[in-house]
Amino acid sequence: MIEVEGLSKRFKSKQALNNVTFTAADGKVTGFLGPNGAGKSTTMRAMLGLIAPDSGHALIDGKPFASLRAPMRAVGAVLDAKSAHRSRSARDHLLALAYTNNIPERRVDEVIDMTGLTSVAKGKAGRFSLGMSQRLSIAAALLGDPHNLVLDEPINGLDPEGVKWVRDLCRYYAVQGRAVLLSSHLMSEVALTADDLVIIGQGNILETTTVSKFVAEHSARSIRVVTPEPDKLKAIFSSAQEVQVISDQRTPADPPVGEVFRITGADLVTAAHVFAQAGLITYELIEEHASLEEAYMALTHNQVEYQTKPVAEVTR
Ligand SMILES: Nc1ncnc2c1ncn2[C@@H]1O[C@H](COP(=O)(O)OP(=O)(O)OP(=O)(O)O)[C@@H](O)[C@H]1O
Repeated sequence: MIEVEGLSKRFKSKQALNNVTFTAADGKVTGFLGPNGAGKSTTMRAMLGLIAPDSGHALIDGKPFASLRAPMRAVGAVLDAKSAHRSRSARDHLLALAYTNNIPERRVDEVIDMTGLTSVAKGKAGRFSLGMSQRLSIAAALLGDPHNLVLDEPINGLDPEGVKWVRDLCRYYAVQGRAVLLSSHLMSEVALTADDLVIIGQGNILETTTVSKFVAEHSARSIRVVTPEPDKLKAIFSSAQEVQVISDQRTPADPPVGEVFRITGADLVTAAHVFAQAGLITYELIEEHASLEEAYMALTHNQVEYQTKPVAEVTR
């Protein structure tokens, strides 16, 4: 279990963390989500004793990292894909880590095998692609068969097979009762892998919840309808106060004729029956869910440190 309590950290004028508190529980994958510069890496570095917080603390299985007797067995971390010595082979890099942490040599070959690095294990780490370096960092994190995993953007640079492998690894570790903390910018990725969710923006915890709760609360349903009889459609719902009918933009996938509307507050089956009774002609009638990514972006929109301009404005 990883407990973070009241962590604050300022870098000169930048308050990177502000009273950050959350727990990554045993048996769960905890997604740590936030936009660029939100404070994810700073929190993880503080957990691993790599930076000293101004206040607060982080505990790994109840102890500060610095007091762990066998740190690699307590926690495996991927913080920086390019951390291996450039002129060392992947295997030598792992062997050096194993020797200094009392880990047997056979475990080195096990993690090389697990991470799919066998064919390049003798290659110099400095010549590795980002994806291979990421696999090597994960291999190093797994060396001590740790009870906790801290993975900072572990899927960066991985191909789809590698991404799936990281997902499976996280689930496998959690099922064994270990704690996995997984940072990402992408809600879609976290939603596929995590149980619990910690959302951070500009150094502040915005929400601690579970993925299933977040999905239930934020994936609002609506109905899209294309009809040549817009007045009839509006009249059908004119006395239903909970139902809203608003014009929507046509997409290339829509039929080329009729007007497009989005209806909220009514479910698909009821709407279909009501339309049939009223004799409303529809060319399209579908139920849609707002994407989780949209809900996450709405939550963090004001917390994004590096605001972008819409592409149309930049290229004008
Ligand atoms: N050593 C440092 N010196 C000065 N500022 C720093 C330092 N490390 C981090 N920061 C600043 O602290 C804030 C949080 O950075 P951090 O790297 O923790 O964010 P992040 O959520 O991991 O971002 P990303 O997703 O881009 O990796 C940012 O504004 C960053 O510029």
